[in-house]
Amino acid sequence: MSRVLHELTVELGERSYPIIIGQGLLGSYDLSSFVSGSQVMIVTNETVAPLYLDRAVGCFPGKQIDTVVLPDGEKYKDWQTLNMIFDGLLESRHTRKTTLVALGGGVVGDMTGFAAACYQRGVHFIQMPTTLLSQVDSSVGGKTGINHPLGKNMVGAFHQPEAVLIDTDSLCTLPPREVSAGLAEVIKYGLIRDIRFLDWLEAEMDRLVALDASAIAEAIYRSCACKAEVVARDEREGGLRAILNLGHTFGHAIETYAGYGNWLHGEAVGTGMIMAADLSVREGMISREQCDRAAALIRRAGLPELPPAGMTPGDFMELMSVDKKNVDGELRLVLLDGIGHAVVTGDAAADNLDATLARFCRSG
Ligand SMILES: NC(=O)c1ccc[n+]([C@@H]2O[C@H](COP(=O)([O-])OP(=O)(O)OC[C@H]3O[C@@H](n4cnc5c(N)ncnc54)[C@H](O)[C@@H]3O)[C@@H](O)[C@H]2O)c1
Ligand SMILES: O=C(O)C(=O)C[C@@H](O)[C@H](O)[C@H](O)COP(=O)(O)O
Ligand SMILES: [Zn+2]
Repeated sequence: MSRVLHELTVELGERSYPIIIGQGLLGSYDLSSFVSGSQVMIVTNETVAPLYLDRAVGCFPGKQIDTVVLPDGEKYKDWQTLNMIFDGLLESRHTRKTTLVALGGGVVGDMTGFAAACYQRGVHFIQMPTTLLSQVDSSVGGKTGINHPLGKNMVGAFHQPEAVLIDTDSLCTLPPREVSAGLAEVIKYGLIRDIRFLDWLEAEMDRLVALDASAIAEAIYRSCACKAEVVARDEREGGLRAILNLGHTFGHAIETYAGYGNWLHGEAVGTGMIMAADLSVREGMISREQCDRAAALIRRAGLPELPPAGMTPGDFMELMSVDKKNVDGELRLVLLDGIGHAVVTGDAAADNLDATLARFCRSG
């Protein structure tokens, strides 16, 4: 049975688009009105294709559909794999009127969106996210791109989708570790902008970890609503949008250090948010009890609390020095000045940052 549970709009003037959340939508929800011409290229990966590709095709009745199946993994979010999308588009003679469809998690979504931003100087694309993380975060907002060995998401473009179709049923095949990773970004919204959502997450965390259908649909809806509102106010991260980066300065350093894919993005963000909360305490912005409250929720979601063994303060400082938020060599961090409120600052005292890094970096 298919049913739409929630519908939201990302308000960006003539580039506004819907986020449609429901059950049984893959295969039954007709997206052909979001396709500009007759051609559709579905980009997915070798894990998701056998699970959901046939159903996704059913969303585009009457269209010419081609597919590109990428290798699976964060380590493939690179130039070489991106080129597979361009090869497929050109081999099947896709024109400027084509629409790309990202069917998969955030890796497929980020790469497909970037390919859409570049192909013939820009074509339309649709997001069909199938992981919790991509349903609550990466499919919304138009950040697209690939990794570089020296830094996460270092090459990319802002390019908004035409629509986001979220079928919560697809989560039933998701491994538990990926559920936890998605919950990191869910908790992020509570910490940065929505104390009532955080209260709710504390009450519902056990149901969320167990993928209870109604709790998960509610979490996805409230997460997308928060992100849509932030993106509508600051599409290109001139200011406010940077709060969506809570935990990411530390987290991206962890992902790069560990080798892309060894730590999941959400795992690194979970640890990074605890580190950011600890630094916020040292900066006198929140109490130690508030920090512990955030850490306890992140722990309950099944996420790691400490960075990889062997990662040193020096490793963090070197990897964080290339963060995209930095200005003129100044490290800028997202910190909490309350539970449910975040700020971006370049003013954190060096000795406080050193103390946080020393606390979290274990030797050996
Ligand atoms: N653009 C943004 O705003 C934004 C936001 C957050 C994260 N990201 C990026 O997203 C990526 C992480 O996304 P992710 O966590 O979805 O990881 P992912 O795309 O690697 O997917 C995780 C794993 O789940 C598999 N999978 C996908 N759907 C499945 C399903 N329904 N059932 C079973 N397996 C399934 C994938 O094949 C993969 O092995 C990172 O590269 C991160 O930088 C981007
Ligand atoms: O959409 C945003 O803005 C975010 O920061 C969301 C993050 O969860 C996401 O990981 C994003 O890709 C990070 O962006 P980056 O600019 O730090 O690469
Ligand atoms: Zn993220």
